[in-house]
Amino acid sequence: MAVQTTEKDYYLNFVNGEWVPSSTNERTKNINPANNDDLVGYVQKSTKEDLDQAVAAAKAAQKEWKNLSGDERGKILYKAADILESRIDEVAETMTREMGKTLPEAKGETARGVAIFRYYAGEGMRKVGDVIPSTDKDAFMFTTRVPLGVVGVITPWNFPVAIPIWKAAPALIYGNTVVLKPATETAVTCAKVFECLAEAGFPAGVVNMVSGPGSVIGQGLAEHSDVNGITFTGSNSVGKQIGQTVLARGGKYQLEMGGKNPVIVAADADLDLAVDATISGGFRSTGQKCTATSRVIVQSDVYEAFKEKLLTKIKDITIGNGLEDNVWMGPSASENQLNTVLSYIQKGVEEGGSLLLGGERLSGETYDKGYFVQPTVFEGVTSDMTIAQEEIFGPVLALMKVDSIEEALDLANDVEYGLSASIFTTNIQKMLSFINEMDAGLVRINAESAGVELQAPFGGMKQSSSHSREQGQAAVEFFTSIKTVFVK
Ligand SMILES: NC(=O)C1=CN([C@@H]2O[C@H](COP(=O)(O)OP(=O)(O)OC[C@H]3O[C@@H](n4cnc5c(N)ncnc54)[C@H](OP(=O)(O)O)[C@@H]3O)[C@@H](O)[C@H]2O)C=CC1
Ligand SMILES: O=C(O)CCC(=O)C(=O)O
Repeated sequence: MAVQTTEKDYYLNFVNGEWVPSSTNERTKNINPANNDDLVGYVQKSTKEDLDQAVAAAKAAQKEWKNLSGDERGKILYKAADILESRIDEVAETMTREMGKTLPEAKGETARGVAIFRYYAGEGMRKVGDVIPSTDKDAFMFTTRVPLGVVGVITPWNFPVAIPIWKAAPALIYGNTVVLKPATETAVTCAKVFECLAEAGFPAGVVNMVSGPGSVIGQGLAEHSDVNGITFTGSNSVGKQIGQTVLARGGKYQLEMGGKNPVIVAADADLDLAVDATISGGFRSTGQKCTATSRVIVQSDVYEAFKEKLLTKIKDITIGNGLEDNVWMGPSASENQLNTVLSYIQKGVEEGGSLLLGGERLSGETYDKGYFVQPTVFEGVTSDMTIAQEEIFGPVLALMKVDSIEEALDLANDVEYGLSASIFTTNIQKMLSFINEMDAGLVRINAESAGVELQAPFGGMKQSSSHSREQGQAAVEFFTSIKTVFVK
């Protein structure tokens, strides 16, 4: 079923199995961050009333949905996967036009969405509990799991296909119904994912999408007494506010927030490998990943050699509209995001960092209609500087020189975040120290800091998350409650 449009490029909410406009019929215009002349579409600027209708539909649909077998629910997820797979090119192109990441990256993300649907479709046929010996010889004791009920899903713009799917698919397979609020900036891309869900044949009310301002629809979900759980990815400030709101009314919440991810380059590292991974981890998606490399901590013995190789390779990066074949890095996703990145760069200079490369907004014919920033590298960065502490979400690397691995680890841990971290070394003792000492939910050896496998737990330590994990089988912990059963 295609989105019902009343005019071209006009995307509606999906509520109770129907495409509907918001009650006020107000909308937001989404444009291409690589080219302001390119209109991607209009999305609904919904109200609390629209949200209430979606939550009521999700609540009404939940009992019947949870009473289907896991196999029956899984079959619908498999169907959603097949439909999305058949539309990869179109969905990916919309993503590139709406948030700027290059087309190959957008295709990769959409294919990942397909794989996530299939993974969780399979979950419908896997075990849900344990048999536990009772102290009563005549009794049978076991655990099973039950869904939370209605789950509110609040997603960011940086992975507009993968994140909505990695939250909604497990919620659905375990028997919850879903009301999803996409990031406004990428709500057209998300509507295309919902077109696939609509066509897959979910019963009315099981999956709902309501777009609109975070402060109205996101906060409204967090406050809603009929929403039993909220899963959120985005900024720390909003995440914490959501957590407090949901906690206050006794709901369950899961927050995935920022990162300030280090890569350590040891003296014995394969430098070419480390350079490639630093560039890929730092600059792919224009640095707009919570797992992006942001601090590069290099042992002094190889500092100059590493720096030279890094700068040489960065100069080869091609920047432009991500739809074009030869472009490796696209724009920042919005004017706001560009301005945030530029203000961090300015702070880096003011606080004494030395700018080795980049630092400017790009201008000229290819760039004037978009939000392009140069790949940027600082050196002489110390841990007390803002650019060493705060998430930038842009293509900015801070080089830091250390004498030992111990010093590197201290520095790597000297931030409030703990999402992802990498080390490049060929020495097993250094690898083991890093695995033991690094405070991060994802530690990677001889691999870039970004990159998440859908079948493995994902989440952070410290301020990066609410300490729960998403993806893989870890998702069952958030989206269900355990019920202990005693039968005699
Ligand atoms: N961990 C990650 O992957 C991400 C981290 N970030 C970080 O956050 C910074 C700011 O990005 P931004 O897009 O503003 O992130 P936000 O945290 O504001 O947005 C994430 C989601 O939350 C919604 N939202 C916004 N305000 C509220 C609210 N008061 N209550 C409930 N939901 C709300 C947004 O809606 P709406 O789109 O309508 O505003 C969006 O759907 C980035 O520079 C980056 O550092 C951002 C995105 C992803
Ligand atoms: O690195 C990835 O693939 C996932 C990153 C992520 O979850 C995010 O940026 O929100």
